[in-house]
Amino acid sequence: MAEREASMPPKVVCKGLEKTFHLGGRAVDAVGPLDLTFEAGRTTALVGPSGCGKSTLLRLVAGLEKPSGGVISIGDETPEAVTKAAGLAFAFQDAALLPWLTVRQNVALALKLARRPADRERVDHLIALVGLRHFAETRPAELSGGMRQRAAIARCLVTQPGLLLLDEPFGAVDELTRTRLNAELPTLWQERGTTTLLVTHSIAEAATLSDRVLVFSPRPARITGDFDGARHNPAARPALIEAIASALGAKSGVEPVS
Ligand SMILES: Nc1ncnc2c1ncn2[C@@H]1O[C@H](COP(=O)(O)OP(=O)(O)OP(=O)(O)O)[C@@H](O)[C@H]1O
Repeated sequence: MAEREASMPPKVVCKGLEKTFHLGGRAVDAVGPLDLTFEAGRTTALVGPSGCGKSTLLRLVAGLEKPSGGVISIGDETPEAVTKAAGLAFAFQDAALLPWLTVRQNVALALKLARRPADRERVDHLIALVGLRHFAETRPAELSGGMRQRAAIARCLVTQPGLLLLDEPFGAVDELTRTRLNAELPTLWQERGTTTLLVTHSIAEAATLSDRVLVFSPRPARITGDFDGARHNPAARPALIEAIASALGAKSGVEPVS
């Protein structure tokens, strides 16, 4: 099998994107219509009230759901084609690791599935980065939920995907580790300027990790705020956090601090 190069970060364009679910004769409008461009190599945080359609938007971009209307292009390709070519990686809220493999084998498997050469050094570097150096030979059942989530993040990053979709990736991670990951992971996932879409319930995390913050309305997700992120500008964070909170409104349920 041919080995694939690590993919270049793509631009993601959504045009007239809509998603409606049908539940026992009832229509649930989850997303849109949305016209939205995610520039190549930038990290965009998506925040909004619970159930507003953020995960559905990520699943549409990953080709895991079909739009009810509109189109998504990733570079010049469809989400399905990019997923098939291992051009994107998706970290879900619930880390799904293969239970019969160790942490190291789970992370290494991602390289194999993406038809990339084995790279023990990179696998071990990522395992260490997420704080699992001493658990590389451990199987998922013997890890805590947060540790499993960290292993899944390492698995996601190992292939250096052009497009990274992160759905509450730090949800089950303890506060100390989360702070460390927040400090270190952006450097890693942006070492090649990955296009990153990050769903988070933490306004502070959104402001700190991203180049852009999009605030969504209650379902169906529409954009109610579009701000420059403050990843490179710590001085701008307090004002940005206030602006995001104000765009969300008081009853959003989104955490004001991480
Ligand atoms: N497969 C599905 N079938 C039917 N309805 C669905 C499906 N997936 C999502 N929904 C509905 O679509 C809406 C948006 O859900 P989604 O998970 O995208 O929201 P979210 O903003 O990610 O929420 P949270 O922040 O709580 O994770 C919700 O009303 C949800 O019940």
